[in-house]
Amino acid sequence: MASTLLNWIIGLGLGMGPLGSVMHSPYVYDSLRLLVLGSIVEFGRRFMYWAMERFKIRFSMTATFREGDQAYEWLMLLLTEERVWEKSRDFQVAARSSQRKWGINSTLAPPMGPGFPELPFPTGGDGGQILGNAEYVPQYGAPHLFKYKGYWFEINRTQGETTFGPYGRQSTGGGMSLTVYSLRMSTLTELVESARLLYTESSKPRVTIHESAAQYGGADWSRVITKYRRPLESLILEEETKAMLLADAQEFLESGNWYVDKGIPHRRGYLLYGPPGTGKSSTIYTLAGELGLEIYTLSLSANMLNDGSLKQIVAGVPSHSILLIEDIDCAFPSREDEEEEMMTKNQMMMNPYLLPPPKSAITLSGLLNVIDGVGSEEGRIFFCTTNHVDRLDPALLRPGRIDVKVEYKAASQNQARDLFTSFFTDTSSSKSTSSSSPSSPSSEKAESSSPTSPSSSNSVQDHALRFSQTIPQHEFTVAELQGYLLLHKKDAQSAVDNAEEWVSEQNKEREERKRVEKEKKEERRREREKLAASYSNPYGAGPSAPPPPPPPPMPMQGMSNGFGPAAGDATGSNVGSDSPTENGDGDAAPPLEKMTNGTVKTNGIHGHDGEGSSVDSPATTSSDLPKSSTE
Ligand SMILES: Nc1ncnc2c1ncn2[C@@H]1O[C@H](COP(=O)(O)OP(=O)(O)OP(=O)(O)O)[C@@H](O)[C@H]1O
Repeated sequence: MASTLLNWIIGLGLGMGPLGSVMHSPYVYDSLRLLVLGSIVEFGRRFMYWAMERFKIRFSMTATFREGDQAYEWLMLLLTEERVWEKSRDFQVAARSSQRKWGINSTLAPPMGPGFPELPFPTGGDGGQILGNAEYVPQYGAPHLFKYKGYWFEINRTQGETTFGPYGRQSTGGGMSLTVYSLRMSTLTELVESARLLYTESSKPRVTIHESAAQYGGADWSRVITKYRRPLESLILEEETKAMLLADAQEFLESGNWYVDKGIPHRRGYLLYGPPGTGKSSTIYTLAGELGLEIYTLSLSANMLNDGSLKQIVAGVPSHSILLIEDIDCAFPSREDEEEEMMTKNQMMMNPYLLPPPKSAITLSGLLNVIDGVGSEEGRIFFCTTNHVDRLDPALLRPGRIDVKVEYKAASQNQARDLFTSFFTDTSSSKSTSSSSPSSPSSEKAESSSPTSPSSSNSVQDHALRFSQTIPQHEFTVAELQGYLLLHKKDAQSAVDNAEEWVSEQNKEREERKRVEKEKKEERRREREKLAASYSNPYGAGPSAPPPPPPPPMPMQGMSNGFGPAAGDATGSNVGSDSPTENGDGDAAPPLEKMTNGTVKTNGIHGHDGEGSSVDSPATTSSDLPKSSTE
C-alpha cells in the first residue's frame, strides 16, 4: 500500500515538466524514491516528537531543584537512597571528605575509617561492590528514569549560569529538573515531603554547614560540609552559659506566634567574642546539633562580596536555620588597617603602576540592612563571632540586631580541670546512650558514663586537679591546652608531670613572639614615617629628604594583571601581602572600604572573673547577669 502510494507520488512528479523523459531513468527514479521515503520518515519522527512533547505537557509535571537550596539536598539524598544513579556510566571520582558530594555511595550515616562502624557497601549496577574510601559522583549527563511509589519520574541535570549584573559577575550553581508522569500534583509533593523527612532523619547524627560560594563569585550556598554532632558536655564552658544559650534559642524557636502577634521580627542575634581558640565556633556547632538546625556560614572577607551579593546570599538562607558570620570585625578596619591603607595610597601616588590591594566592598549600612533583613525569614537565628569586639560599631551591637552577647576568655583553672577530665575519661561505650541535658555538670556526666572503675575515675579527677593547678588562670586558651593534652593523650600521668615545663616553654615563646611583633610594628611605623616625609617633600629638598622614588617599572610578562608588578616584585609583594591582611595582631583582616571605624563602648558587656565565658543578654533579667567586668 505504502509502496503504491510512493510510486504514485513519484509517477505524478515524473509525468510532468520538460525533464519527464530524463526522469524515467531507473537511477533517478530510485533516488527520488529514497528522497521521498526519507522525507516521510523525518516528518514522522518530528510529528512523534511534537506529539510526545504535547503529551508530556498534558500528562506530566516538571519541577526544578536548584543547587544550594535545601530542597535540592533532600532530593539528592532520596535519589541516592533509591539508587537512581547506579546505572550511570560517567563518574567523577574524588577521595571521601567532609564535603558532601552526592556520589552513588554517599550516605548521611557515619563515615568510614578506624573507630567508625562498618557500613553496608552499595553494589554497582553490575552487582560489583563499591569500596567506601572514594566518592563516585555521577556526571548526570544523561536523563535517568526511575519508578517511585508506582509513578515514573525522569531526572535531568540543568546547567548553572553566570550573569553579569550591577554587582559584577555572579554565578549560580546548576540543579536538577524532575519530571513526573502523573496528573496528580500530590505525586510530586509526596515525593518532596518523603525526601525532606528522609533528610531530616538521616542528618540527625550530623551538623550540616553550608558555605557561601561568595569567594568564587557565586551567590548561593552550594558547598556543603557535614560534621559530627558535638555532645554538649564536650563543650568546656560554664554550665550556666551553655544552659542559657540553649534555653534562649529553644525558647525563641518555640515562640514564633508570639513574635507575630506582637509585630516583632522573629529574629534573634547572638555575638560571641573573645580570643581565638576559646570555643566560639564550637559553641555554635554544638547548639546547631542540639537544636537540629543547619548552619549557613559566611565570611565577610571574601573578595567578591559587596552589598548586593551579600543581600542576595543571605536571602537564600531558609527559615529555621542559623546564619553565622564569623569574624564580623573584618567589616570594621582597625587603626593599623587604616594606616596601612593610607601608606598604600601614598605608595600608589608615587608609583602609579602599583595595584591597589584587593578589597571587599561591603558598607556598614549594607551589613546592617542585611542583618535587619535576617528577620524577614521566620525563625532565623543569627550568630556572629569576633576576636576584636572593640572594633564593632555600636549600631551593630544594639538590641534587635544583637540580643545576646557572650564573652569568651582564656581557660580558667576549672576549665582546665574539666578538659583534662573529659580527655582522659573513656566515654566511648556510652556514646550512643549519652543524653545532652544542658543543666547537668559535665564532670558528673563524665563520671556516670565512664566504664572505668571508681578508683581509676578518682585518679583521673586527682590528676585533673593537679593539672589545673599548674595552669595559670586565664592565660591559655582551651585550644592550646587541648593541643598540649593531645601530645600526652595516652598517658594522663605524663600530661600532669610535664605541664609545668610546658607552661614555662609557652611563656618563653610568647615573650619571643611579642618581641618580634613589636619589632615589626616599629619597622612599619618607620616605613610610614619615611613615606609620609617623601610624600610631603617629593623633590627631595632639605637634608633629611628621602631618596627620590625609583622610576615606575614597565609592565612585564608575569605581572598579575598586565599592569601591576610581577609576583615576587619587592614593591608589589609589599602591597599585596603585607599591608591589607596583617593587622596589629597578625590576624588576617583586609580593610573594607566605606566602613565607619566606630569604637564600641563595651559597658554593656559583662564578664565573669572566675570562668571562661560570660553573658550579656537583654533577654535575661538584671539579676541573672554576671557583674560588669570591663569598660
Ligand atoms: N570551650 C571549649 N570547649 C571545648 N573545646 C574547645 C573550647 N575552646 C576551644 N576548643 C577546641 O579548640 C579548637 C578551636 O576552637 P574554636 O574554633 O571553637 O575556637 P574559636 O574561639 O571559634 O576560635 P576562632 O576565633 O579562631 O574561630 C576546637 O578544636 C575545639 O575543640
